[in-house]
Amino acid sequence: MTRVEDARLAAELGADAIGVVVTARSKRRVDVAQARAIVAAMPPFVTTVALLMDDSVETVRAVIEQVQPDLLQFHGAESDAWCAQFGRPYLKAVAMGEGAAALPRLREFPRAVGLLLDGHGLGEPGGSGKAFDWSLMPAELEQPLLLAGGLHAGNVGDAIRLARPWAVDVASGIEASPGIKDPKRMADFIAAVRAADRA
Ligand SMILES: O=C(O)c1ccccc1N[C@@H]1O[C@H](COP(=O)(O)O)[C@@H](O)[C@H]1O
Repeated sequence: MTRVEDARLAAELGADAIGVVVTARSKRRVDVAQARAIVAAMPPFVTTVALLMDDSVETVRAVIEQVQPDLLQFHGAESDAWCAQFGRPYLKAVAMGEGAAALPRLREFPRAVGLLLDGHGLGEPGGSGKAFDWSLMPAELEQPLLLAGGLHAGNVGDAIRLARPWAVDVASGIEASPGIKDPKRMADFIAAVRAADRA
C-alpha cells in the first residue's frame, strides 16, 4: 500500500493484512512517515507488515520504532539469524522462480513465523507479477506458508485449491498502476479468496 485510502478500503473489504514496502528497491516504496501514516490508519485486527530487502540494521530499527508494524517481511539474502536479531516476528520471502531447486531454502528460516513463497527469481525484488508452479507448495512444513507472485482475481481460486496456502499475498494483480490500487480488482480478489475458502 502506498496510500492511506487504499489501505482503508482493503480493510473494509476484509483483507486480513496490509503491507508497506519501505525498501528502496521497489516502485511501491513509501518513506517511513508515509508507512507510519498507513499503519496508524488500520483498525484493530488488520495485521500490518513492513517489507524490507537487504536493508541496513539501522533502517530496520527505524522502521520498527517509527512505523511499528505487526510483522517484518524480509525479501533479500538475509539469514535466519539476521532476521531474528530484532526480536520481532518476521516472515521470510523465498524466491521460487527457479522451481524445485528453491525448495531446500524453505528449511533455512526456522525462526520465521511464516514463509512467503513468491514467483520471482533469486536476487530479484518481489512485486514482479510472476507466478511459480503452485504444485511445488510443500505440504509437510510446520510453518504457515503464504503464496504470492502473479496472483489476481482470475487465478487466485485455482491457486488456493491447488497449493492450499495459509494465506495469499498480492501486489500488482490488484493495481491500476504501480502502487495505486484498483478498487474493483481489490474487491474481486478478496471475493475470489473468500469463495475458494468456502469451497
Ligand atoms: O511489491 C514490491 O514492489 C516489492 C518490492 C520488494 C520486495 C517485495 C515486493 N513485493 C512483494 O511481492 C509480492 C508479490 O507481488 P505480485 O503480486 O507478484 O506483484 C507482493 O505481494 C509483496 O509481498
